[in-house]
Amino acid sequence: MPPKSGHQRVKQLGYDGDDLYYDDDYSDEGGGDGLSPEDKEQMRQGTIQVKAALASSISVSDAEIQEALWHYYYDIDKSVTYLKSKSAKVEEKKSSGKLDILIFGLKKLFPYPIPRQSSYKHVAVSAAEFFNDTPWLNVPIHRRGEIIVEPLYPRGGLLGGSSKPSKLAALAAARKRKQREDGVASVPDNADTSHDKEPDRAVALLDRLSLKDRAKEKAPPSLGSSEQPEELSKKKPRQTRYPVRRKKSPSPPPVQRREEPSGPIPEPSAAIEIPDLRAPPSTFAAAMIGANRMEPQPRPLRGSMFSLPYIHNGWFTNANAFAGPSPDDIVMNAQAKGQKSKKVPSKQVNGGKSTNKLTESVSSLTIEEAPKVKSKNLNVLQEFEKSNMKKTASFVVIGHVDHGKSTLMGRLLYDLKVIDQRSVDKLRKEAETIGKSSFALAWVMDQTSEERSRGVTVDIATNYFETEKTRFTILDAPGHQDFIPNMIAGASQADFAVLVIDAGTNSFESGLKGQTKEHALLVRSMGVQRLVIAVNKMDTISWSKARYDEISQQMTAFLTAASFSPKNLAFIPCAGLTGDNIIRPPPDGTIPGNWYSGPTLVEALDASEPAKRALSLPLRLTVADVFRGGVMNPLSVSGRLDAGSLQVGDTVLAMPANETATIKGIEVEGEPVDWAVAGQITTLHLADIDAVHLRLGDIVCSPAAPIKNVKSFQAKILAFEHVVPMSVDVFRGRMNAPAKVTKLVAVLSKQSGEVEKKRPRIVQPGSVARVVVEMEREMPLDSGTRIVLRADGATVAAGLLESV
Ligand SMILES: Nc1nc2c(ncn2[C@@H]2O[C@H](COP(=O)(O)OP(=O)(O)OP(=O)(O)O)[C@@H](O)[C@H]2O)c(=O)[nH]1
Repeated sequence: MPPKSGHQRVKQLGYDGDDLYYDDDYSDEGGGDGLSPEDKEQMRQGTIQVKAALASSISVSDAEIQEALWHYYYDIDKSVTYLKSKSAKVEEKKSSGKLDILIFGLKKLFPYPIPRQSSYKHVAVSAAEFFNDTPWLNVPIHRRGEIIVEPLYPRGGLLGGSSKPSKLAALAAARKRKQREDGVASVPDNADTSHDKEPDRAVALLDRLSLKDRAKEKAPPSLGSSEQPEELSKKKPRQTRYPVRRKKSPSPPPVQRREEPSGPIPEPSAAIEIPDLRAPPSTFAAAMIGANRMEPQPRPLRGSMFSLPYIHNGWFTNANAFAGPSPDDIVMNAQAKGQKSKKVPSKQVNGGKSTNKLTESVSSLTIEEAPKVKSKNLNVLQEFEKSNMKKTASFVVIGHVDHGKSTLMGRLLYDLKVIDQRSVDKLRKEAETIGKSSFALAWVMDQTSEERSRGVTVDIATNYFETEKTRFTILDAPGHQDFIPNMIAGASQADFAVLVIDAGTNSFESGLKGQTKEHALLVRSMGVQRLVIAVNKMDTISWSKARYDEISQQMTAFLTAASFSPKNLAFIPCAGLTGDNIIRPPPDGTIPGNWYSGPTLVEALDASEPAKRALSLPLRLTVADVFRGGVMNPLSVSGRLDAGSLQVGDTVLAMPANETATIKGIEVEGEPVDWAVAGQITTLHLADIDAVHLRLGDIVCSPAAPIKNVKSFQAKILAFEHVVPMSVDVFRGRMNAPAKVTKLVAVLSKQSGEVEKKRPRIVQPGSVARVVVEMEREMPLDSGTRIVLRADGATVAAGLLESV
């Protein structure tokens, strides 16, 4: 029977399949013994002859004989030689108590006792088990593996090899012959002398020569020598159905391998000069390991061993590359030191005992501070009085979506020649190309592409114009309910409001249910007292007096109910699209029966009394925008100066970040100025502050009288919807923060403000109440600040902070 395949044998050992080394030397092509009748006959006769040759000198099974015959192509002599030497070796091992163990060619590296499970020489070992206690990069020398480069062509052995002896073998044979002739003690020959054929001895000698250190070990003869009968080698390939060998033989020939000395590994002999071909460590490796470790190290102990670089030196395990500061750390530490002790001469930094030149030189580097912005130290209030400045006023334009706010303001600016004909013609053309020609004037205010393509104002648009008496700032607010927060931001900067109402059929009514009502209530809650009501699109109702009267009456009733004083309400009929009654009365014949002879819109605006300026109060500027004001002004903010005054060179405090900044420059209405006072919408160019410390809605204040960051407050509110303890968003200017109404303190009288009911469970819409609000994060708030409470996209209430 031919030998079993490696697979079968491994299975017999009963190891875990994952851990096994599968000897994949065979492929079973055909199964069974697969011998042709001629093979069978040859095998039968060969077996008989080998048995006869061996006689009873050794005990071998038929299977072993047949295996040998198979590998030696039925060569009787070689088979006999092989079987004898095999038997002799097994006997020798038995007597010395050793078992030849083969583990992936890693002989002597396996530290554990290997069970004698069978007489097979291959023992499968788990790689995980083998490396179990092996630390990374610190493999003990006795555990290190080696890669043995096998010759490209098989050595002499069962595989056969060359059909004639190599030159070396022939030389060895000749030398041996000479030694015998000279009577010199020959190298012990393990081969059976009964088959003392010259070529066999030569090959055996060759084996010993190639394994010098095995001389003492009585190596088995190299079986299957390169010597093969010519006729056998010329045999046509067999059509075998035996397992076909692929690479190497598992058995019976022993795999040639390097023997390791069992004791400590000897140092290479000094007499043998072996050139060190290793490249020196790279710069990186040198940096990691340390320059002082760069002296020549002993070369690896075994020249044929491939191992990790530097591992022999123990550098990696001993060197702690990160123990000291990195070059970057050295520089940064030095810079930090240098900053902390800017005024200290560099000599004193190290107490004159500089140990690190790099540290010293870096710490001595100081960056000259840019010259501070010079303040003119003006008395701003005196300057303001002296300036005889035209009165200024800002108004927010509010009203339901599409009621004509932007168009009205565009027309106003156009008629006042703030924008020229050419610009308007250009806008008309552009609007026509996208089929929105009626929006051309609105585009004077709506300048973003989104606003223009959608025909809807999104954010507050600011513009300026002046009349004989007043300089006005327009804050055009979006009418859409989605942009109420932006409207709130605009309203927080306004002295009064212009409420635009579409007089068209049903438009007024739908607006009264929508943002006409909400906007009016919001601005009132935010402190706006005066309203100019522009009853717009009068052209669409042919200037109907009845309709105008109807709208005026309803609105007066509603607004007075919302705490507006009738004397602060002015109704102006107009048509923004045609420009009638904006800056001049409509042409004759426009108004049927000339029933209106009152002021134009601009006259009504001019008649408004500006709110008192809080000049003497501490500085407060609500940031409505943060932007890059140009090459020289990398950080600028704009917003209404609610209180106080400021000038170039002042130091201000940004809250809630609590960071100071220097005012480099001031602009009012696009013009650079030296100072600004309360009531003006101002741009500040700032220095000495990082942009991360400034956000929309922040407060710029005086470091001497800073605003407080607060987390909870009590407020007097007007309820737009039912108010209960609930989650809300608190809006103040551009700022908003999530919060909770935690306590309903009382319901108050609308007229007197006295407590009507303590601790109500609910506040009805339209009622005035006192509530406690707690925020998730701190916001800079003063008593008297106007706030709005919104929830789920709707305004719940608006009011005034009573205490913080
Ligand atoms: N007939 C007529 N149409 C007008 C008048 N004023 C505005 N419109 C039209 O009404 C539409 C909306 O005008 P906008 O000025 O965009 O309205 P708005 O209130 O600013 O809209 P939002 O800002 O988005 O709330 C445009 O088609 C205008 O041409 C007017 O006096 N007469």
